[in-house]
Amino acid sequence: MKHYVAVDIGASSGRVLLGSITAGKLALEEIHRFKNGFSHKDGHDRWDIDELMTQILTGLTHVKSRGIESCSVGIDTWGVDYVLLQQGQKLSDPISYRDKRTENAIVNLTEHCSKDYIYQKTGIQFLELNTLYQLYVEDKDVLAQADTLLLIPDYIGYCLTGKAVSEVTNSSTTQLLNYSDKLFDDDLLSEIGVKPELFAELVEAGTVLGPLQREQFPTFDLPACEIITVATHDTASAIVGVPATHANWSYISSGTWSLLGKELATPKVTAASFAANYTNEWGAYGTYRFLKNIMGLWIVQEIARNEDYLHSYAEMAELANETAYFTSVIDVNDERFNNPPQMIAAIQDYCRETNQPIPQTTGELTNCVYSSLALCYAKEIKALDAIVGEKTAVLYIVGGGSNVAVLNQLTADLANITIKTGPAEATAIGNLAVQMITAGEIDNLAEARQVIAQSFAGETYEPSNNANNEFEHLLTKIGGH
Ligand SMILES: Nc1ncnc2c1ncn2[C@@H]1O[C@H](COP(=O)(O)OP(=O)(O)OP(=O)(O)O)[C@@H](O)[C@H]1O
Ligand SMILES: C[C@H](O)[C@H](O)[C@@H](O)C(=O)CO
Ligand SMILES: [Mg+2]
Repeated sequence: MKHYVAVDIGASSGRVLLGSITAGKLALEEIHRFKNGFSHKDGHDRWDIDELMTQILTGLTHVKSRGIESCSVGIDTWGVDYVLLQQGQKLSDPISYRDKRTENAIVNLTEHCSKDYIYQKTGIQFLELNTLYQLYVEDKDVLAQADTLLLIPDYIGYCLTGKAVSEVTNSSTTQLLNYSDKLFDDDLLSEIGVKPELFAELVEAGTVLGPLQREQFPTFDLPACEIITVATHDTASAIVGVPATHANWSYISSGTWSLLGKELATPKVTAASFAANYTNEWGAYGTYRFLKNIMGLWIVQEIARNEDYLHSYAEMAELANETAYFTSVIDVNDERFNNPPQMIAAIQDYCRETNQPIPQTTGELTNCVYSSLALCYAKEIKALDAIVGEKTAVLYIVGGGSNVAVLNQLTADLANITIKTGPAEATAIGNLAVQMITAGEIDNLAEARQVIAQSFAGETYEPSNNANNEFEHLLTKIGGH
């Protein structure tokens, strides 16, 4: 039996999962899980990339301790963030996309490089966290020292194999890829003063990167690993992992972020998509991820952090049920929720400013976030269908957020749509699926989704009889948009 290992590192947590396929069924075992997060260091919010490497290698030693001498390995992580290297060594720990350094970066860059110009080249949504704006404000001395720029999963792959590449799905999150030329856009790089030669060659998801150089890690008892460059943007892997077997389907990859969108065969770069700030991130196998970033469960994560993790997420969901939903709602995409010093205070200030009841308890706060996410999802599904010109028949929700039953039901009610949920670990499963396609154990993406659908049971949510028809009224509470 061939063994496959998915390393999936999200903004809030990382996991190492062992997978195999037998008689068309995918077996999955969690081998290692660890927390992720950024901390303030040397003037910026930074990720501890060395700690992440240690956790990955620890997970691989656990694989070896199960008697597995050889396996395939794929790495996926969050997007946009990067490591700058000089002669193969990182110059510093990577700065988080939530760092304040990109505040006003879009306004400043687009004074001499219009949004329309950028969107027509890239088809990518305007978020200040995108690599384009991070590099625009990057320390020029540091940039001058660097000879290589690698996005996080490509950097990890480089540390493991010595091979540097730029995998396309994650590279597209930079807002530096030209979707017509299929290359990093030299005009945009010139606008921000960045050398094109910093970037490694672009490769498609499913490319064999090379063998793990075990001799580089003598203190770890590691299996022989073949590293595969999977769909290294975690969201791209999550979409591979959606068990879609219906026509006219859309998805929400629900975790730290909620990524709501559709899989398209060609990019949709139109006046409507531009006005609605929808993106065309590249997907696996020549697909496009036409989606929009929604702030997501980051807000719940920050409530938990503000309360010193007094409750588990499951307990927070239970407590939320003790309050009537839609008592108070926020515009989850209001930039004040991007990285406030205190999320609870930010939520309460918003409700005060909009003359709504002010949530105080853990349950009331969590309830407000779930109510607000459901409202945003319902609004964006309508916008997505209008832009694409096709009504979504089934909405698949995957990721950790798919565990929140009440959020699934509220969304089904408000959007008046059938929802199918799971797998919660769709990202890791999509990571494994690409490895299995590369190995020839699965033929293609469509077959992968069939295997996933028959391997992992999910739930179905239909709009309830008392479907909440307050949609329009609720929108007015957040300024009607
Ligand atoms: N049983 C549960 N009950 C309630 N909420 C849950 C449950 N399980 C997961 N969650 C929610 O899912 C979120 C984590 O989702 P997920 O594990 O997909 O995120 P991640 O992979 O760590 O981060 P990223 O979105 O950056 O990939 C948590 O923040 C929490 O709000
Ligand atoms: C902020 C970025 O868009 C980020 O990559 C997001 O897409 C993500 O990684 C979701 O897990
Ligand atoms: Mg994730």
